[in-house]
Amino acid sequence: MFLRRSVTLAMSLKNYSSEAKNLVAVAVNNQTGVATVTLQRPPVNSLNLELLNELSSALTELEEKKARGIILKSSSDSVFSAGLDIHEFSNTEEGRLKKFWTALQDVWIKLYGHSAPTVACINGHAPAGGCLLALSCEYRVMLKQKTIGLNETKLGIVAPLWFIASMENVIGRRLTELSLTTGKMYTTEEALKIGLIDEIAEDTNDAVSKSENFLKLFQNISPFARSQTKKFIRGNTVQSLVKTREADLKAFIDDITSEKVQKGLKVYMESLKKGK
Ligand SMILES: CCCCCCCCCCC/C=C/C(=O)SCCNC(=O)CCNC(=O)[C@H](O)C(C)(C)COP(=O)(O)OP(=O)(O)OC[C@H]1O[C@@H](n2cnc3c(N)ncnc32)[C@H](O)[C@@H]1OP(=O)(O)O
Repeated sequence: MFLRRSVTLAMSLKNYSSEAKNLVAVAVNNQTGVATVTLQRPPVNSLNLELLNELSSALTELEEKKARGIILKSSSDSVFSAGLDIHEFSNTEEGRLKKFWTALQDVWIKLYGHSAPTVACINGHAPAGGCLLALSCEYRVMLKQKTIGLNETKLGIVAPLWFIASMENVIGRRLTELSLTTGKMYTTEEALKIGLIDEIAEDTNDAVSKSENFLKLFQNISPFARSQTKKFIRGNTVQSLVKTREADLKAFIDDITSEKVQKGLKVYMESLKKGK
């Protein structure tokens, strides 16, 4: 029985970041063991180093505590996540850039391969890194009238292979190629049509309830059998990054610090501001 009453475990009170802020809240329903992980970095939940570190620690803790399900959502119902914080790219101090990319790799490895069933409750726009988080989950419920996609080429950057694999494993190679090369952002309705998301929700409450319903499918399934099956299906994709982490980090640093990419990102950020 899924009860609405949820308890906030000690972990949600923990401050994982060095920025004295809680950028990720974790609430675990003590009846069902389902954890709701809420991204809360206004205005757009852009993923900076501190948020990624908090998310990474939360995922580890939920692995250790054997959560029965994870619902990943945003505290805002306008933006799920605007993707990677572009300010992290303009701070080209190599130490922080390395920590930032390593934290993103960690989050993806932990989320993509998590033992618990995972649902992205996409209660807002989800470009680029926001779409990556959603693709890393096993099921996607999205609010109507939002957008989602891997739009990296529009910023003049190249999505790494593991971003591409995450999408390819959901919608197939042909559509992934078209989507990424054009930097296509899909509306909720278009995303449903191509299988990029699984369900449309009217509002955040509806999205959470649909996410919970998906997790109910596993109530009578052995957690061991379920998670081993997931591991068999996802293991190769995860391992392909685990084995190449250093090279992937180097490619990121080389690419992002190049003069051409830096110029392009500056123009993109200005266009975002002008779009207001
Ligand atoms: C050879 C191979 C090697 C591989 C090498 C690797 C290369 C690197 C790969 C990197 C992969 C990158 C992944 C990413 O995630 S990049 C980020 C992409 N994100 C976007 O393009 C989203 C941009 N934002 C938006 O479209 C809108 O903001 C959004 C629809 C999300 C919300 O719109 P809304 O109108 O609600 O809000 P505003 O646009 O007014 O934004 C509010 C403020 O937030 C700032 N903002 C927005 N997005 C970001 C962001 N991603 N990072 C930082 N800041 C962001 C925006 O500028 C506004 O700020 P101000 O209020 O100060 O103006």
